[in-house]
Amino acid sequence: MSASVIDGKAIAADVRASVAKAVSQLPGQPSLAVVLVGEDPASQVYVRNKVRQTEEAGMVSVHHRLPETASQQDVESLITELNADDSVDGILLQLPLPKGLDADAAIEKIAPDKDVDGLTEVSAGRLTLGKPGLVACTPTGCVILAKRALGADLSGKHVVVIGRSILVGKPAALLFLAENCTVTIAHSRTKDLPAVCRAADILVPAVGRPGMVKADWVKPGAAIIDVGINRVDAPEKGEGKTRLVGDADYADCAEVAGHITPVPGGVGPMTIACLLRNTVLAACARRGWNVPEGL
Ligand SMILES: Nc1nc2c(c(=O)[nH]1)N[C@@H](CN(C=O)c1ccc(C(=O)N[C@@H](CCC(=O)O)C(=O)O)cc1)CN2
Repeated sequence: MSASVIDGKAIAADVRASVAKAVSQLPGQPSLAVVLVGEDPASQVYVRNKVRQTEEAGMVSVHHRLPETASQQDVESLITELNADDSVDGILLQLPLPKGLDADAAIEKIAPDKDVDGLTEVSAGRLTLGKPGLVACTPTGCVILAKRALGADLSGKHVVVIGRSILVGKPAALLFLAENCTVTIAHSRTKDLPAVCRAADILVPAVGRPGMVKADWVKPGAAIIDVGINRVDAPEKGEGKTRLVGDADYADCAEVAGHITPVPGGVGPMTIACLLRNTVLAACARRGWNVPEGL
């Protein structure tokens, strides 16, 4: 293996430490409201981690649970209440929502100044126009990881993002563009995807297809920021056991890449760290506080 491992767990811990330091310098405590609808087991783990890490950073965490049977109106009414609650700085609606609920419509109810997930049309529009605003957490984490691997100046690097989702692919492309990268968004209709990927200095697979990216898709020395978190069967660990893998075939790609994020322990932990950072930024903007240096 030749690639150096980009340690997302350690880098996320650094980001959380800088958030905690910033919080300790603020005149008040930012607060984050997390809304979980239903019983999705993975979402329950993510929300538990969000609540714990928010508190560990010195902020107030408010956790709202709605049952699997909640109606669209139940979800939207709760969001409206949280919008009106001046003590709440950030609102996060955990995704996916149970079947039958319209996530886009619910997200649109979130007040843009509390949209710490960066998913409302106002936040997406600000990002597209290059205006300051709250930016989706996973894409922000991807850029931080790329900078840690390659240095703060990414200008001129060719970034290929595979996937055009609203949560990751599109905002990641815009964020790398804002860093003066040359950006290609590849997707299911892209012709000769391996050749397109081989042009990348930074390859960002974000499609949810375990092990799709192979070594011969990778330019020697490139950085792979793997957004995929896929649970697959792991019979080698015992019957019925599973393990997490990325969208890149890690062992294969690590032979060719210069830098690679592991799964688990790569992009995933950055998502929550960046959420905490957004909560501080939202609190500062709403309450007229200066953003502490180093955030
Ligand atoms: N409202 C949102 N919903 C969802 C988002 C989001 O950004 N906003 N992203 C994902 C889930 N997610 C956070 O919500 C998330 C996913 C993964 C991780 C993480 O740290 N993963 C670990 C592995 C954890 C495990 O063992 O299962 C890793 O990759 O190392 C954190 C947050 C969808 N929903």
